[in-house]
Amino acid sequence: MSAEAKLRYKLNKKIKIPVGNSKFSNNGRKKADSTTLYDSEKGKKGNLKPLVTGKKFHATEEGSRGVLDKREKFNSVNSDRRRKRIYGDQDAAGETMRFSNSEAPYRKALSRKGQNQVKDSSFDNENNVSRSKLRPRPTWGSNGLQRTAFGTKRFSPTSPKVSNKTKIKDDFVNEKNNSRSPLHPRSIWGSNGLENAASETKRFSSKDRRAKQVDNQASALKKHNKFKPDLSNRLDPSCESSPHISFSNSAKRKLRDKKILDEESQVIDGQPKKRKRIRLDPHDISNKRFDDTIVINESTKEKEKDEVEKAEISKNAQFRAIQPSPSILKYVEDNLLGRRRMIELRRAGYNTELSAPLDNIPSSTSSERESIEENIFKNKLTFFAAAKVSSSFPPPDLPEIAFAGRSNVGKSSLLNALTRQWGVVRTSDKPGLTQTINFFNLGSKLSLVDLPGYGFAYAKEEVKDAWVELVKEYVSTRVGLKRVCLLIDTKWGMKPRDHELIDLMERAQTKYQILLTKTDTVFPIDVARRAMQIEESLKANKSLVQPAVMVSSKSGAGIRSLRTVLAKIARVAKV
Ligand SMILES: Nc1nc2c(ncn2[C@@H]2O[C@H](COP(=O)(O)OP(=O)(O)OP(=O)(O)O)[C@@H](O)[C@H]2O)c(=O)[nH]1
Ligand SMILES: [Mg+2]
Repeated sequence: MSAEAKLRYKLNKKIKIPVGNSKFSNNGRKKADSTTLYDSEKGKKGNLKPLVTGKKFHATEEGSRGVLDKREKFNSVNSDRRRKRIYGDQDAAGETMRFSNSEAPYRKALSRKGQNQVKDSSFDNENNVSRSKLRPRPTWGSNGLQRTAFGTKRFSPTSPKVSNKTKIKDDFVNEKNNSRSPLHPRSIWGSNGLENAASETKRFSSKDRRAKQVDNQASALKKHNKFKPDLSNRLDPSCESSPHISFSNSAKRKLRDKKILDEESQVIDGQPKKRKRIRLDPHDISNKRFDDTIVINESTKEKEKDEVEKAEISKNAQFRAIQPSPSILKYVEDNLLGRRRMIELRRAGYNTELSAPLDNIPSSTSSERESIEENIFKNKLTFFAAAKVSSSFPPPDLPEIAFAGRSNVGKSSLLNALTRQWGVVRTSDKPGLTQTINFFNLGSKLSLVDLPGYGFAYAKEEVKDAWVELVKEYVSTRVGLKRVCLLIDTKWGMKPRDHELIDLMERAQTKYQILLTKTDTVFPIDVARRAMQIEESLKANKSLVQPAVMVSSKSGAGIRSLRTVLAKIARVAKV
């Protein structure tokens, strides 16, 4: 074995040619072939013509025949369909020479690209190739969807049968001219740019190619400018330099400028119209639109709303500015009034699991006097009478203490809390439950009266008005009424209806006392503020009994103090 053969053998061993993988096989093949080219042509690279003669190759390269034969099999007539793809610069040339012209069999192993290349090169090199042996060749674009005019023309069923060489050649020339158009760059050589370049070198010399390209471009431009000048301009950037296109653009621009000029001149000539000024008589209301009045009404409403809101804000601000006296603050703290945490109550020794825990204090802890007063409220609370009208009021046998106030303020709940008899007086979170004056006897010495609420309630307006009238009548005329407990929600304070009732009681000289309820819903400081605020606002009232009592039926805060106050009334009171 010669040194060359050895080297070739080694190279072939090192360069593994994977069967079926076109990429790698091509690379390997290129390397192997390049060595043979150098050998046969003694260092002349790139001269393809002598190399494509397969006979010469075989004759000179006897030592390497085995290896080369293997490759020949692989490249040319391998039955394996996976090895279709071949490279044009080597295979096409090699095959045309090896399978001489008319004897060339139908080569399945070649891809369409390869076939095209072979055919094209054969046309270029040898014009006497018999086309009848070659497979009909539809030319496809790189995406496989576009069919060139050439393919369609040749193989359309309507077209005459193409058999003679001259016709084919003409077609081919046409195809070249058409497919070389700059608008439709020809891509039948494959998507790989290298392949393209290689095949181009085979087909034309570079000078010829450029010249042809220029010719084709010019012809294509002429055609397209003739029929579709705008389209060509858009598609091909190279056409921008074309005088035809530039002219059309400039013409367009001129037209546009002319239009603008015309419009301007029209305005100047015709003097732009002045707007007519319509002077309106401010006192004339004949043309006044209804919309204006609506707008005015809306704006006034909005203003009123704003004022109300401002007043509310200022009320809140005023409330926050109240500085409660230290005595009130101390009272609030001592009785654990206001919103408190459960842990705080538990630490103070109250059982938070009971209702009104602050009122559940062992009797022994309270003073003797307080225990006596509280005994009154240990009596059984019994429902005595209900009155919708004043004529239904029961006879005043016992001193009475009435509980008045807005709906849902907690009147009925307070009665239950005072007597610790939950459920005797019906309560509800729905305002307007108590609709009659309900009389309860607490033992044989005192009577407690639950009044219907006023203000917002789920009832008809007439009914609510009737309640108010009944309450007013009761507080102003009832004999034996020793005190009216006017309940005010600590959170919301006094409302106009409360003031109405106060005025009435003032006139009737009925004694009344303010009870702040639901103190557990606000902060302790606010409880003190509310008490201060109300005392200040009512300090001139003669029938008012000071101080305001702060209670919570829920937590039981202030309930014992209230009992003491009310028991005093019962003790001294005589009908
Ligand atoms: N947090 C809290 N809620 C209370 C307190 N007192 C009463 N309530 C609740 O307030 C709601 C109304 O209570 P009621 O006693 O029915 O009020 P009312 O004033 O009798 O209402 P009318 O009968 O409609 O006039 C109920 O859901 C009570 O549970 C209180 O001190 N604290
Ligand atoms: Mg009630």
